[in-house]
Amino acid sequence: MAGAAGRVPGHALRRFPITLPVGDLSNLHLKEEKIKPDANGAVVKTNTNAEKTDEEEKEDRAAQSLLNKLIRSNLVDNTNQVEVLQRDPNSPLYSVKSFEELRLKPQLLQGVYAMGFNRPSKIQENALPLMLAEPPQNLIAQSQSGTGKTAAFVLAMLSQVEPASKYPQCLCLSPTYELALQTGKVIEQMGKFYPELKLAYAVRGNKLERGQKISEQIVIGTPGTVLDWCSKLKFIDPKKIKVFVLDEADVMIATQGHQDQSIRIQRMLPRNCQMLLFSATFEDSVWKFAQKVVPDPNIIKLKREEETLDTIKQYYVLCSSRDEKFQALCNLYGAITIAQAMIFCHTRKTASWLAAELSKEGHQVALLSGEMMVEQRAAVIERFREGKEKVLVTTNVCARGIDVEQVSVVINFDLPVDKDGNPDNETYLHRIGRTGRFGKRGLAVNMVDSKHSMNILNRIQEHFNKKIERLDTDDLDEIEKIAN
Ligand SMILES: Nc1ncnc2c1ncn2[C@@H]1O[C@H](COP(=O)(O)OP(=O)(O)OP(=O)(O)O)[C@@H](O)[C@H]1O
Repeated sequence: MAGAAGRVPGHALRRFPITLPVGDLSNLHLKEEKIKPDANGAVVKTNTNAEKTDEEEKEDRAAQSLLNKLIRSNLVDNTNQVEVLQRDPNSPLYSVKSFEELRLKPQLLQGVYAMGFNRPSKIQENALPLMLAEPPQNLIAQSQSGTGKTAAFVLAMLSQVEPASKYPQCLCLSPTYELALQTGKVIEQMGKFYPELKLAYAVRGNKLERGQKISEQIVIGTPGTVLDWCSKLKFIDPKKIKVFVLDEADVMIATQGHQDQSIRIQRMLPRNCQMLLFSATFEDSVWKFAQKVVPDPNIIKLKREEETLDTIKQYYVLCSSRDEKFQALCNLYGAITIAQAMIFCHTRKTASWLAAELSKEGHQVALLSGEMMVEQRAAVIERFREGKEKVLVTTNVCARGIDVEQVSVVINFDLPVDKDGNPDNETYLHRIGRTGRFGKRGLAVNMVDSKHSMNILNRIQEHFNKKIERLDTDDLDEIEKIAN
C-alpha cells in the first residue's frame, strides 16, 4: 500500500511492539530442558536431564527464575500462550479454522501473516464468513476487548475494495482522532500488498482544498469530519460507498453529537451498501443505535458473563485516603515487574497530582487528558506505545480502545462512575481491556477508598457476575503471588 495515508502530517508509522523472543534466552544454560510457558503463563518443563551438579542446579534455578520473571512481566513473546488459547474452545481466541479456510485473497493472507497472525480469533472466524458472503451481509457484532474486532472489519473492507478504482469505496467511522489513526495503521499494515491502495484520514485538522474529489479508496475518520466530507465539502460521493463500518459503537454514542452524525452519514449511503457495527459492550442505548444504523443485521453477541476476559485478573485494594492509594500503588510497583501501566483517575486535578507524585518517585510518566489538543493526545499515546514512558495517567475517553501490547497492569485509581455517581460498567470494561490484549495476561487493580466506592465495586461485580478479590498491598508476598 504505497504512499498511503499521506494526509495526516507528521505522523510516524506504528512500530512493532518490543518483544523478547523465547529464542533469545539461549544463553541461559537450560541444559536439555525444554522450557515454555503453558496457557496460564506457568512454565512447563519437559525432558529433564537426570544427573546435574549442585552448581548446574543453581544455574538452572536462576535461569528459571529469570524466565518466570520475564513471563510475568509479559516481556516474553506470548505466541505460545496465544496458540494454546486458540485451541481452547472456551477462549475468545479459539478458532477451528485457518485464515486460508476463510478464503481471504492471497494479498490479504500475505498481510495477516506479515503481521504475525497465525490463526483467526473467534470473532474473526465467526464474523468473516458473514462479512465476505455473496451478497455481503450486514452485521452487528460484539466481542471482548482486544480479541481482534479491528482486524476483522479491516479484512472485510480490504476484501471488498477495488484498488484500481480511484474513489472512496469503504468508509470507517471511529469515535476519536486517536482511534482513527490506530485503525488506519492496521489498514496500512494489512493492505500493504495492494500497491495501488490508498487511505485518507477524515479527521479534524486535515484540510483539503474545497471542491476536490478524493481518490483514496478507503476513508477513515471521526463522524463530524466524515459528514462534512460527504455533504458540505463533497470530497466523497457517499453513493459509491460499498462498505460502511462503525467501530466502537458504545464509545461513539457516549460522545455528544456522534450518534446523530453517524445516522446522517448512514442515510446518505446506497441501500446495497454493507453496514457493519462493532462494539465491546451492548447496553440498551447501544442496541437501539445499532439497530438504527444497521438494517436487517446478522448478530453476534456475548453473554454478560463472557464480557470480561479470564486472562485479566481483577483485584481491589482498601484504602482510606488519596495518599494511601498512592502508597498502595508504590507497593505494587515495589513488588512486581510492571512492563507498562495505565492509571485512570476521575478528575484532571487528581491525574496531574498523581503524575507529578509518580515522577518524583522516579517513574517515566505520561499524562493524557481531555483539555489537550488532539494532536498532542495522539503524540502522547504514540510515545507510550513506543515505550518511551512506562506509565500513562489519564482521565479520559481518549484512552478508550487504545491498543498497546505491553500494558500489563491497569489501575483504577478512582472507580468509573457516570454523571449521577452510579457505576459505569462499560467504562470499567473498556479500561481493564487495555491490558490482556489478545491472550496476554493482565492485572486490573481497583482502589477503593470509601463505603461509596465499595458499593460501586460491589455493583460492578454483580453486573459482570465476576468476583473481584481483595488484595493487601502491604503484604509483598501476596502481591508477588498474584503476578504468578
Ligand atoms: N488473529 C490474530 N492473531 C494474532 N494477533 C491478533 C489477531 N487478531 C488481532 N490480533 C492482535 O491483537 C491485538 C488486539 O486486536 P484488536 O485491536 O483488533 O482488538 P479489538 O477487539 O478491536 O479491541 P478493542 O475492543 O479494545 O478495540 C492487536 O494488537 C492485534 O494486532
